[in-house]
Amino acid sequence: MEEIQEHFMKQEESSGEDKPSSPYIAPFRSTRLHIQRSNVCSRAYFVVVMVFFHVYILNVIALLLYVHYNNGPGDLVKREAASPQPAGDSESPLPHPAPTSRELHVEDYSESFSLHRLEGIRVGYVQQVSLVPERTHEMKTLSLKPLMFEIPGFLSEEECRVVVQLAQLKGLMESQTPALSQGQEESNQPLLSLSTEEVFSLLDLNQDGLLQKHEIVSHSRSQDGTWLSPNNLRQILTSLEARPKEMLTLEDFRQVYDVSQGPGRQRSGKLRNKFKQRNKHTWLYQGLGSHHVLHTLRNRVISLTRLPSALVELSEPLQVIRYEQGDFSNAHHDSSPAYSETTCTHTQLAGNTSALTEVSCRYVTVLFYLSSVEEAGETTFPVADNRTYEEQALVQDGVDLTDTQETCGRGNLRIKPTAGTALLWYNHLSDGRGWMGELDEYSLHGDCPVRRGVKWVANSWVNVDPDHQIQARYQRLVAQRHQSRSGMEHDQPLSHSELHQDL
Ligand SMILES: O=C(O)CCC(=O)C(=O)O
Ligand SMILES: [Fe+2]
Repeated sequence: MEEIQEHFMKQEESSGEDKPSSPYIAPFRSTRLHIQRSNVCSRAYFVVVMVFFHVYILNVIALLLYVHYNNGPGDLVKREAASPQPAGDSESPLPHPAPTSRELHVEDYSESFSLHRLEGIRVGYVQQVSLVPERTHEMKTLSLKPLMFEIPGFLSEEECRVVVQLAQLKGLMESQTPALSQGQEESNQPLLSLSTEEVFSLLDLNQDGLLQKHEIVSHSRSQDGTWLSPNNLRQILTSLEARPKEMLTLEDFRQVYDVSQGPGRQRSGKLRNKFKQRNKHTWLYQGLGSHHVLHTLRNRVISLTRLPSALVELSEPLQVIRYEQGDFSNAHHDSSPAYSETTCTHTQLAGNTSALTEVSCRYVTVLFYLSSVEEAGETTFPVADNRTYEEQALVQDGVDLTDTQETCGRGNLRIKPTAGTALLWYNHLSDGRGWMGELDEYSLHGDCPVRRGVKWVANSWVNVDPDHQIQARYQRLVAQRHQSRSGMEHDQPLSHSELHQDL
């Protein structure tokens, strides 16, 4: 560059001297100069253009990355076009229930969606919600961890009566899950009366004294009566995978199995109660052709949660539970953490077929109190709004807070059943991108034993798969089946058993 400039300046000087004496040379020199100037200019121009070009390319890449990471795999989940107003605005009641005339919102199934989340603002905050025409309900924030609300008068007296009668008509079945017998020393298997050695031997299919992965998972598929919870199974598999040959000896198995039995079970050294829960329950289908009260309640849940109607419509039926005197259920989570080994029961048609175990995936619980209880029978949230949560904290001075028969009075938050009131809580956190995130450990809850009277409740769960692609695939599958059926039989609804395999 310097050379060019030097040369250019020399040319300029000499052209200045020669100009008067040699008029014929001037045009030639001038042409040379012109060529050199234009070379320099075009290089500079080229550099500038290249810089702009690179900046432009970088901008485009940055923009694409931004769009990708903000929307996730955007073809499946898109934020709702008309985003609902925050429920925290007490001046803006929620919209009226979704249309009741046409059941199964087929068009919704193939649409994208995101999950609305109500705002708690602060404990004790009351907001107005519009669930039925011509009146509003008050919705009070009960806790932020988990995010939970109470809505008095969600059901009328008459509606409570109808749901109880429909459950009686259908018939209730025992839902007791046996734990160890009273007086039996607590050991390492809360739900099995088998020793660790017996479990090991039963799992060791080829009897080579070593457990391989396929042997461990061979008994873990069923949801009820499974010998391990998904969490326990995961702990054992993690330990197995950490070993060089991916096999567990009896001693290895003993170490990991004995500590995998959850809080309060080994550490408390207490005797366990006879049952994890004792009550009776039934399921009531809420779709097309169901009793209008059940149908209306489901639409009210759509209005309250502001979740896509398709999600609510494809969720489990209403579970109605009856607790008689002395009945209870120990503290539990209604939903499950998502692991690579698990698949959601509700989407298993579209889910991971190689998953080892099925779990309930319930984003929201809406619990209806269908009766008031004369004495006790509260719903308890032992760790609600604790500042920190540690599983070990559930065992205090040898007292297990998950054991509601023994420790109901110690729960952080207890709700007295009042007929017509609904509780809504989120079993999962948000993933920050509009979808369901991790299990909220603070949603742990149970039921204190009923001392006097009868307690009737109903659970309306909204099922969501943590993998939104699976959820979307499942909904598409349902839509296709529905469309092909309605092509054959005009507007015949799909029966629930065709959509779900969970009953
Ligand atoms: O009965 C209650 O208070 C709550 C019921 C419950 O937690 C359940 O059924 O999962
Ligand atoms: Fe529950």
